[in-house]
Amino acid sequence: MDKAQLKAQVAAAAIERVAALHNDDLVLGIGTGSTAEAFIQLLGPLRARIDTTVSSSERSSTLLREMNIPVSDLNAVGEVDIYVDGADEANADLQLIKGGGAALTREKIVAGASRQFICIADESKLVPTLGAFPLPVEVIPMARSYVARQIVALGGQPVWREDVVTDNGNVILDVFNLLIDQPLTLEGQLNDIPGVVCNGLFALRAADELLLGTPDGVRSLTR
Ligand SMILES: O=C[C@H](O)[C@H](O)[C@H](O)COP(=O)(O)O
Repeated sequence: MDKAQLKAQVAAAAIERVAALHNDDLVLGIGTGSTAEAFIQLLGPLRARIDTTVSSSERSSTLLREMNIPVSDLNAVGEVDIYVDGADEANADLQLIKGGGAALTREKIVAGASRQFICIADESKLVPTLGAFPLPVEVIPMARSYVARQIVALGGQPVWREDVVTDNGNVILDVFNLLIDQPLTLEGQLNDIPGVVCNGLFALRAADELLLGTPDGVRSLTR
């Protein structure tokens, strides 16, 4: 099975989770990236049960609108019933690294506003310790060099993702060579640096369920 098939498989499993919810006025949180897009592609049959969606990127919003699925501002809805999104890395505690597609800030906001967060990924994303994938940090542009120096002091090697401006008008530093054995602590330390808008560690708001696509079928990990 190739990665696209594994992603389609977990996307279908996430659709089953959404279909099993009892309400018919669903408010869905929609993630960003290739796995989230596999999920969006399968939403058509559920359209009648969806009151609205809240999306974590302009790209996902466009895809949803193309399918005639409504997209709302988070401020216009209450709590989100369920959030479905991919990840760049996950550990067995369902803590994640996200932001490879630069959508981390809106993703963390929607995840925080959601009753349930289901993370979907192919099995290669599950790692014993987070940090092989460079950790994305969204930064206010004027603070880029200052924040980079503070990250070096924490032991990381930040690299400016020069070709990217986030949906919020900010820049991304990808931090290499961090062995993240204390995700909660590091998430807080990075947030405490003035100029950091958000970092891609999802430890405070980890996933509630991780669905992993494997050649033997979908594996589910829960907290
Ligand atoms: O900013 C992007 C997101 O965090 C994505 O969910 C993450 O990069 C995973 O993307 P993909 O499903 O394409 O591997």
